[in-house]
Amino acid sequence: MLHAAAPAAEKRTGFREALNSGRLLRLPGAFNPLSAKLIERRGFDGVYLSGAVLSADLGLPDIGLTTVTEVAGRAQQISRVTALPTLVDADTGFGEPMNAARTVQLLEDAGVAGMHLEDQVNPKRCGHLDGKDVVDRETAVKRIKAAVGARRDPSFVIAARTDAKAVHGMDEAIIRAKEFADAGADLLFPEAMADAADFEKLRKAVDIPILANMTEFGKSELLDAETLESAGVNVVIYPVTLLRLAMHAAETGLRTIAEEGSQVSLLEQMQHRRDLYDLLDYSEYNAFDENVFTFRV
Ligand SMILES: C[C@](O)(C(=O)O)[C@H](CC(=O)O)C(=O)O
Ligand SMILES: [Mg+2]
Repeated sequence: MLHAAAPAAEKRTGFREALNSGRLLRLPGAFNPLSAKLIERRGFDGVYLSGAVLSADLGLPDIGLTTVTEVAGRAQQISRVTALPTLVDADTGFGEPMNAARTVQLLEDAGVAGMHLEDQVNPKRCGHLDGKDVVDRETAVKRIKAAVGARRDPSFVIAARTDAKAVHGMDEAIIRAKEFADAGADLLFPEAMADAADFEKLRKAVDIPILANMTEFGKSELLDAETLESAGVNVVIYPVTLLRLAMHAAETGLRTIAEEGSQVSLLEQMQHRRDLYDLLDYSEYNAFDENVFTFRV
């Protein structure tokens, strides 16, 4: 009730341990705090806060327009309602390496378990689009080092994302992966991998845990959990899945209301008021005030 049961320190150490357990962790992307609560209820291992989702939520394309304050604000809103660890997309760190360092501290203060930092240039774009570009290797490593050095809680997870495969090829992605691991990254996020074989190549190259991005309509084959686990992947994110599903449902709903003049035929497809209140722990608020939950639904 009101807030998550677990404090940030516990979520971070738990996430770190789970990352090294050899078990595949599944992190769907939450499009708001309420959907983060649903992710927890459905038994997932963590919550992902996607830059693509946050920017879309604000009616913006994912090209680095969101500010660190907006991202940290949403990160805090999400992490405080769930006992699960939250992993945040920190894009390019919002500027120079020093900005990346400040981003780490703001996200630590937001109570999340970790963040990822990518090697794209500014303005960035979705990693599954053509025409993206990356900064040179030295600048990319500097970014990661700045982030690692800025952390006050050693359990806060810093993931290094490389977008290099699409720009310079797999060999460069592997070199960067190794250099990021040497620079202290806790987790590797190789972006826009084609298939399981790509993940296997990285698995051979580095010892740190690996994250797979199973975003839809992009450049990656949508691999199932078993395949990812046997390719040596440790975490999978489904960053935009819930938003895409919700927006499609909203579109269908709006069309139906417009065409049929009522929402009656949609009732079966809706989350019932009862289930919403259950997810919100409505009844528990009675512990404060017995007049809060005096009805039946
Ligand atoms: C993972 C990602 O960075 C995100 O912001 O969720 C995006 C996802 C997407 O746009 O589909 C990405 O660049 O892959
Ligand atoms: Mg992103």
